Amino acid sequence: MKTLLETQNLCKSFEDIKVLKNINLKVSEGEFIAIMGQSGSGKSTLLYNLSGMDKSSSGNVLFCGKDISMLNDDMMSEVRLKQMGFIFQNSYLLKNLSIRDNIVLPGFKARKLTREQINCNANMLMEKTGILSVADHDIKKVSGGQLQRAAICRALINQPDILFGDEPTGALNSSATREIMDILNTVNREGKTVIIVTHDAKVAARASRVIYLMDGKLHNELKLGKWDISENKKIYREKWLSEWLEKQGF
Ligand SMILES: Nc1ncnc2c1ncn2[C@@H]1O[C@H](COP(=O)(O)OP(=O)(O)OP(=O)(O)O)[C@@H](O)[C@H]1O
Repeated sequence: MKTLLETQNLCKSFEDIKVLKNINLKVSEGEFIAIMGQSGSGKSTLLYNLSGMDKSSSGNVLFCGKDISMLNDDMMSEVRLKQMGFIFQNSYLLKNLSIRDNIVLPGFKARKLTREQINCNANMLMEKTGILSVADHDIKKVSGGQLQRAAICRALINQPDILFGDEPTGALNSSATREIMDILNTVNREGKTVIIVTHDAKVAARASRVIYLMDGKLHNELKLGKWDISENKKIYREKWLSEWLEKQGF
């Protein structure tokens, strides 16, 4: 598989505190990566550096073969808008807009697709994620799970190459977590590369690879393979990952 994202000796410091230390990571197209590690190990900082939301202190980040650490803020914003999708613990939808308007807005901003393509893509995404019936609702009148589904639709509206999630299920109950993860697994099965940060071993078990950060370093990784397996194997895989995480000191 082609490499989509790569870091070369990525380091990040905040003043004199070294948070990321010589991270060398290759992400292939179609992978689903879960970044794990103890609190403060640098997971979110790594995600923000991989996605150009933050700039490295040294080292390189190559995305689609281009060094994005060299881009100025405007160029990086353009890459993020057109080629990357983001979801966070909170959906950050705009309060005075409907679900549908929130989803199509980045589409019109990017001017990557025609109006028809944006509307068609929005309807297709809302149908797939089960929120078409609340498309024209005020965002205050839907559940947390529905808001997060809308955030996923918004992140995918410009047909990005990669989807990043920082604790995308962190604010959800267990059934909403399963539903959101089912959607992310489907999106990944259809070919989208996904990278998330999570504290939840059950969530991470759905990734194809888990990378474990310790004290800002890439400490270890576990290849799990695709999530399309039988229910019995899923339970075994969750157990396998939990035991592996325990060995890492999680
Ligand atoms: N903007 C910032 N300025 C100063 N220090 C920061 C900044 N962002 C992160 N840090 C520090 O970097 C370290 C790693 O933070 P980061 O949020 O990446 O960890 P994390 O593994 O995601 O933690 P958690 O699981 O608690 O969310 C922490 O010590 C944090 O205080």
